Amino acid sequence: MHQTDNVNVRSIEKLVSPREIKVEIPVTEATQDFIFESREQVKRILSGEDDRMLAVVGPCSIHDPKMALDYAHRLKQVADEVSDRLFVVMRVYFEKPRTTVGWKGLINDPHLNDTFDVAHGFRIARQLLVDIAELGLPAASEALEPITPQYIADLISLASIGARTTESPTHRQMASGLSMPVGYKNGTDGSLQIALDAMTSSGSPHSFLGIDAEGATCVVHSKGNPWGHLILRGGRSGPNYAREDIKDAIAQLEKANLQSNLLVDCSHANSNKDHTQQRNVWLDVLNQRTEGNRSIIGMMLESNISAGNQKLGAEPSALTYGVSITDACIDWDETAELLRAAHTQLSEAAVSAT
Ligand SMILES: O=C[C@H](O)[C@H](O)COP(=O)(O)O
Ligand SMILES: C=C(OP(=O)(O)O)C(=O)O
Repeated sequence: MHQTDNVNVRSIEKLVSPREIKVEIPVTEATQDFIFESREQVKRILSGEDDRMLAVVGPCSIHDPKMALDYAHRLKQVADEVSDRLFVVMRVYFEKPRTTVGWKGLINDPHLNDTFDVAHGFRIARQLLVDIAELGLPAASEALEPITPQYIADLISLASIGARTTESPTHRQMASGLSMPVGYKNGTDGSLQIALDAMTSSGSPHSFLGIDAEGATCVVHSKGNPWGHLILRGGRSGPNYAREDIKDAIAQLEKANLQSNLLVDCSHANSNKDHTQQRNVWLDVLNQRTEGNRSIIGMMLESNISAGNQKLGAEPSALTYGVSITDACIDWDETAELLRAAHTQLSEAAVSAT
């Protein structure tokens, strides 16, 4: 008799349940209130009630929790300095959608050595999110594996669906049930339509497969997430942050009867994956905003302690501290400089508007 199932599966391991992980790494009421309030602030920016800009800033991926916390301490200081004009949310990205193959992030492979200790990955991801929240810094993350939110989403204030998954019905369904605002990247080919469709889809209720707090498979019935927004990240056709691109994106949002606000990712195809170009995108988009384009509600930077990136080799202990192992990032000093420059420019624009 021929085996007809699990033909290409090497093995299946049981995983600790979301409830067990949450009992091990609990959240205080004060932290829960902080996450709730951070999400409310993001919503107020999205609805135009709060005229600050969102600045989603941080590493391309987290591979060393100590380094991430070091970064968070630095960011918190500048976030407080600029808080009257910018609402800073740290990129705390644990799941990487690869173009083909490669390290898939801290949850999937926390020891960085293909041992795929996912239970440990959830533990350190959750602990790091608690630590960052206790510092008073809201966290943003990409929602990739549909199972993951059960373990960590209570600690996340802003989510994104990446360029490689915005068209995926599974991700749209998941987003429809997420508790925080969700941004949808345009496709890797530059197409906005898939992100607009994602916003329409995930704004609606869905019934789909998921897991409950015990890890049992179940049917999830979502309400729909009304806080979807577009993230322009450029595409194979080139960057899409220029004035005419943003005008066109707003026209497309309006035509689709969607809220006409968007965030610009200064990295990825908008910087041609050259981290030194991120500052040009940041400053250009900032000019567009201060010239009066209120549809631009935020910007995203890929930033780390030190600039550039490095290859993850066979010896993770040989990695250089503070440097990305996925996309190249700008360094901390440049990040602080760009945040302060935005603060100055937004403050001046506010004064001249009165
Ligand atoms: O932001 C990260 C990367 O751009 C994304 O995960 C794709 O990476 P890759 O093309 O190196 O696989
Ligand atoms: C993977 C990312 O971006 P994109 O989906 O735009 O490639 C990211 O922001 O980490």
